[in-house]
Amino acid sequence: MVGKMAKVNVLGAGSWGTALSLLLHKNGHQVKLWSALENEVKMLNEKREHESKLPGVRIPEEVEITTDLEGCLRDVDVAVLAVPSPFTRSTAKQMAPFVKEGQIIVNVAKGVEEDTLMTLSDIISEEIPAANVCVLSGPSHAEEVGRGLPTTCVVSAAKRETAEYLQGIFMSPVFRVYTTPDILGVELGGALKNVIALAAGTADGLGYGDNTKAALITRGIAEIARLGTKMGASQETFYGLSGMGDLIVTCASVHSRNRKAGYLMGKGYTMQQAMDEVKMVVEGVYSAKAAKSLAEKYDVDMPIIMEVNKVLFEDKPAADAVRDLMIRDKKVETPMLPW
Ligand SMILES: NC(=O)C1=CN([C@@H]2O[C@H](COP(=O)(O)OP(=O)(O)OC[C@H]3O[C@@H](n4cnc5c(N)ncnc54)[C@H](O)[C@@H]3O)[C@@H](O)[C@H]2O)C=CC1
Ligand SMILES: O=C(CO)COP(=O)(O)O
Repeated sequence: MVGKMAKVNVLGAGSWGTALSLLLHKNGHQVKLWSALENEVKMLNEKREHESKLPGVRIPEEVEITTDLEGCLRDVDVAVLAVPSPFTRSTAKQMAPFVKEGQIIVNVAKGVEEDTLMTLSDIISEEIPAANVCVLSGPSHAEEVGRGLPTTCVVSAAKRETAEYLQGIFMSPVFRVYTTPDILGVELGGALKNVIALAAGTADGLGYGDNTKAALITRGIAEIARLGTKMGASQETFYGLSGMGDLIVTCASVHSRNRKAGYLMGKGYTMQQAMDEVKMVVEGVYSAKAAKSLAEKYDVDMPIIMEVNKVLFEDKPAADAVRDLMIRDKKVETPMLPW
C-alpha cells in the first residue's frame, strides 16, 4: 500500500508538521523537517521530541531537522507546508526563489486570509506561481497520527494523477487517504470548521450538553455548505472527511485546540487568555472574521459564524449568543424540498 520512496520535506515543525514528518518517514520516504525558528530546530535536534507541542512522540534520527529552507526545496519530490495560516504567505514568499517549475507543494494548514479572503492554496500559488499547489485535510489530530492511530484524510489536486501520486506518498495501513478534485471545498471545510468548533467548545465551557453540541455540528455544516456551494465548491465535499468529518473531530476531541480555546472562553477567559493557554495555533480565531466577510460577500445566512464573531470581537457574553441563536425566526430545515 505504501508508495515508492520519495524525498518529502515538511516545512513547519509545530505539532502537525512534526507528526507528518514521522508518518512520512515510517512510509519509507527520505524526510527533512524545516522550521523558521532556530531555537526550535536546536531543541528538536537535542531532544528528538517536541515536548510542548507533541509530547511522547519521538522523531527518528533519520529525519533531518534544519533551518535550511533552500536545502529543503532543492531536488525535493514533495514539499509539505505545515506552518499555521498566519505564516503561510510569509513562508511562501521565502520559499519562492528556491521552487522549481511544477514543484508539488501540499498545504496542510487550515485557514482563510482575513484581508484578502483568499484560501491558503491561492495564497501559495500567488506567491509561488511555479508551484503545483495541492491540499491534504481531514479529521487528523497530530496527537493521534503521532501515535499511529487509524486516521483518514483527503488529498486534492488540480490533476487526478497528482492527487493519486500524493495518495501513494501519504497512505499507510494507519493513514488512509482519499482523493478529490474539489480543492476549494476541502480548504473551506477545513478552515470554517474551526470557527464552529470555537462555538462547540464554548458551549461545553458553559456547561451545555450533547444536544447543544450536536446542534452546533449539524447546523454548522449546513452554514459551511451553504457558503461553500455558493462559492463554487461541491456539496458532497462538505459531507466528507474534510467537512463533516473534521468538524466532528474538532468539536468533540480532547486534542482540539479550537475546542479548548472555546471551552476556556465559556469558562470566562478572554479570547487572548484562551489563546495563550492553548499555546498552539487556534486557527478559528484567525478565520472567524474572514468567514463573516465571506458570508456578507456571498450573501449567505451564517448565524453561528456571526455570533462567534460577536463573542470573539465584540465582548458579547457567550450565553447571550446561544440564546440569540435559539430564538431566531422559525426556519425550515430542508429549504430545497417541496411539500
Ligand atoms: N495540530 C493538528 O492536529 C493539526 C493541525 N492542522 C493545521 O496545521 C497548521 C499548523 O498547526 P499546528 O502544527 O498544530 O500549529 P503549532 O502551533 O503547533 O505550530 C507552530 C509552528 O509554526 C512554526 N512557526 C512559528 N513561527 C513561525 C514563523 N514566523 N514563520 C514560519 N513558521 C513559524 C514553528 O515551527 C512552530 O512550531 C494549522 O493550520 C492547523 O490548523 C491540521 C491538521 C491537524
Ligand atoms: O484540524 C485539526 C484536526 O483535524 C486540528 O485543529 P484543532 O486542534 O482545533 O482540532
